[in-house]
Amino acid sequence: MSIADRADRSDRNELRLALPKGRMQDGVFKLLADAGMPVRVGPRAYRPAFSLPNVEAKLLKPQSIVEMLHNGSRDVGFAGADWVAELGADLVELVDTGCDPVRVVAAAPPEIAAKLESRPIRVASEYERLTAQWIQRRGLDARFVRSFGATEVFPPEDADCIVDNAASGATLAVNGLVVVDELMTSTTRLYASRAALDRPELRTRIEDLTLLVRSVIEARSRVMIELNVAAGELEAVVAILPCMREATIAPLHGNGGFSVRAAVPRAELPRIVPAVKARGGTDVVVFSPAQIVP
Ligand SMILES: Nc1ncnc2c1ncn2[C@@H]1O[C@H](COP(=O)(O)OP(=O)(O)OP(=O)(O)O)[C@@H](O)[C@H]1O
Ligand SMILES: O=P(O)(O)OC[C@H]1O[C@H](OP(=O)(O)OP(=O)(O)O)[C@H](O)[C@@H]1O
Repeated sequence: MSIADRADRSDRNELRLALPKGRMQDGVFKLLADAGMPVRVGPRAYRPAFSLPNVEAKLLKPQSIVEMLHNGSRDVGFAGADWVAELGADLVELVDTGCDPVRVVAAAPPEIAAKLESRPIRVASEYERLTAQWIQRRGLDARFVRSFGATEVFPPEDADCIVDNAASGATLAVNGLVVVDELMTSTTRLYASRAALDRPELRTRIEDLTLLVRSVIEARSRVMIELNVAAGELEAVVAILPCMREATIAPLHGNGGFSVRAAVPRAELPRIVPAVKARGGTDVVVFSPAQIVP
């Protein structure tokens, strides 16, 4: 197909998927592979092979993905919530993957942080809109200084204060900055363009993709626990299992006991396993599911 033919066509039925190039890439590729949709990409090649038919995938910087979804030239894609807010994009959020969590913060050297309101300041950031909103909310007398990375090194000579993202907070600390305000939190999310959702043939495929991605996120938050228990202790053990619906119970061959199986929240395992033992459960096996579709 020629480049001209690839331009936007209202009759197309291929799904245009945008995959993030850069720090989000590994997490998103792992998520898709776990959902049974491996992505294959060659070195320096930005059009990866995607395992679903009739999907045209491109590898793009997340900021470009947000703009393309907003304009409708891409149908569905992964990006950070921070850039959706920064670009004021009108997108539909489909799944919060919880991957790559960051805080967008205002930060300054401690001596400046204590008196931000008391003088005109310069605020350096890559996030122009979020910074302008913060300046207005705080009623600061401030001038915006555009940065293109390495923002933490601007103060005190080239800016008084910064707005940037922080994950571990190490870069802020090493550069002697303290957090003044938290503007928002952000994670990697799956978004759709409104135009694509208005087209029934694309909408169904976007819903299917969403279901598969969600199933992996759900599966990561749970584990399967399987155990054996005598008839007399069965109710006491089942009562402490926080299942999706009800535990599956099957009689053991010959001895009157039962096998119990349930998908429980992973975070509750440290409470559940000792409690199961204390109530007479034995032969406890815990394993991870690959996908869960409620
Ligand atoms: N530790 C982190 N530092 C910076 N951005 C992060 C971090 N963790 C997650 N992100 C998110 O990654 C997205 C930006 O991805 P990108 O690959 O462009 O990162 P980058 O470090 O800014 O890349 P580059 O410096 O190569 O332009 C943003 O949505 C941001 O919130
Ligand atoms: O809180 P931390 O764990 O230290 O991570 C946050 C830092 O990492 C990123 O910088 P990056 O390395 O991408 O360089 P950049 O500033 O040039 O984008 C981001 O812009 C912050 O500076």
